Amino acid sequence: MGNDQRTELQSVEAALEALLDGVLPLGAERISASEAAGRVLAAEVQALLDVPPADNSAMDGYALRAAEAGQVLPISQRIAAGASPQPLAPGSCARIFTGGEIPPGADCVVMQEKVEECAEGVRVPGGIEPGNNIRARGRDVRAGIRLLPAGTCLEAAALGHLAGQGITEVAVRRRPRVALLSTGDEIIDPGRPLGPGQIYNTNRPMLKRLLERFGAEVVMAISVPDDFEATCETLRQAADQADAVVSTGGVSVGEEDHVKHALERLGRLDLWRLAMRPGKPLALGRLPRSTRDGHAGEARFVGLPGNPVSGFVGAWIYLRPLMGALLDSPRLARLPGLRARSTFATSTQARRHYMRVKLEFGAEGISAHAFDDQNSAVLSSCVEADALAVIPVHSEIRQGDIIECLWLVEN
Ligand SMILES: Nc1nc2c(c(=O)[nH]1)N[C@H]1C(S)=C(S)[C@@H](COP(=O)(O)OP(=O)(O)OC[C@H]3O[C@@H](n4cnc5c(N)ncnc54)[C@H](O)[C@@H]3O)O[C@H]1N2
Ligand code: MOO
Repeated sequence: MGNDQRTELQSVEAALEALLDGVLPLGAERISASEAAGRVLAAEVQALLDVPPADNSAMDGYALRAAEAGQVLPISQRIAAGASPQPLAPGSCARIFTGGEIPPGADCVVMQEKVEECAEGVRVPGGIEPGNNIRARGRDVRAGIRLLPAGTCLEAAALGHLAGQGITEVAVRRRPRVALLSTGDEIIDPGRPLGPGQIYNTNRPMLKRLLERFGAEVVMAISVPDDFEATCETLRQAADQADAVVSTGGVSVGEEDHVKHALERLGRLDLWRLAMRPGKPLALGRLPRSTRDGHAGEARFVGLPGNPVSGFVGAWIYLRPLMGALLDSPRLARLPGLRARSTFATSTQARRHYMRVKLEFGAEGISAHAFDDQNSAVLSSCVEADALAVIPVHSEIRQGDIIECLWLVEN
């Protein structure tokens, strides 16, 4: 273990490259569009229909020929949304409601507030342009175009777009199956009273929620005793069920830290000890799987340190892109970056610091406020964080400097 401790720290980029190297997208499955919220499209969806399907009115008012504006026009028909209009009789207008189909012959709609009702019909002001208040057929979507690209996360607007085409079934990527292991004999689940030296498992619900928001399904969430053989056995079981095995704790240098050694015995340790804070002892590797389901016969392994903030940051930096690769979703693969003015001063040494910050969007631009206590055991710094400020190695940041931040958006 002495040699391990002298191992040079690896960069986050090298770690991400090793983690994502050779990861293949998971297979596709067809599911009902009504169940597809949060899922990722496995193939592009082509538009089948024009949306809207016909020219229609954007206002409650009167449809007419623009050239016939500036006079009193009798009302020759009434068109509610959903009705089929008749061709517009010359020298007349049609009463029309928002969403109503424009009658053949009409080329504009005048909103009702602009006309004056009279015994003969309505007095329409002059100066009306053709096209006014008409939503043209296909303005939103034209049949045959790519409606949504593969890799789209099906969130609210995309689900609406699918429904707008009458689509009831979609091909989505199978959800990545993740096994979540908690190490540490001192860690117990809420629901039991705390004994001496014990603490509650904060990492499990936190990581489960993050993984789910990154598109995964947590298929196993168990605690592993601080014992080498038991750790090996649990890792074996986990790898057989999952595309990714995520553990917390047990990756540092103490005698009770078995995860890294178990990984070395069963599979392959790609990287350990990273130039990042928090998360230095993070371990990345692969575990062989005894069962195959059409996917590569190995599960990726991410051993997060036990400190809750190290788990939180590690999830955003490693688990989100890993889920992105398994789901073939470019949007998940990379967190959006932004530049903000730092309201704090700090300095770094050999590790890049991912500081939890709160962003303030003001008239003068974006400010990043760091939480006071940035220790990796202080989870309160994450609760209201909406970005990670990325402070490069060996740097000195002064208040007012522009810093790079990663915006913590879930998908
Ligand atoms: N001699 C050294 N000691 C440590 C080093 C080092 O380089 N040399 N690195 C430190 C750093 S940095 C970190 S981070 C931690 C990581 O240690 P482990 O991953 O082995 O994690 P544990 O020791 O198991 O736990 C650390 C800490 O977190 C608490 N914990 C663990 N699991 C949970 C959980 N599910 N919910 C809540 N809290 C949890 C645990 O009780 C410990 O307090 O190592 C440093 N040590
Ligand atoms: O890497 Mo540890 O997470 O700095 O505390």
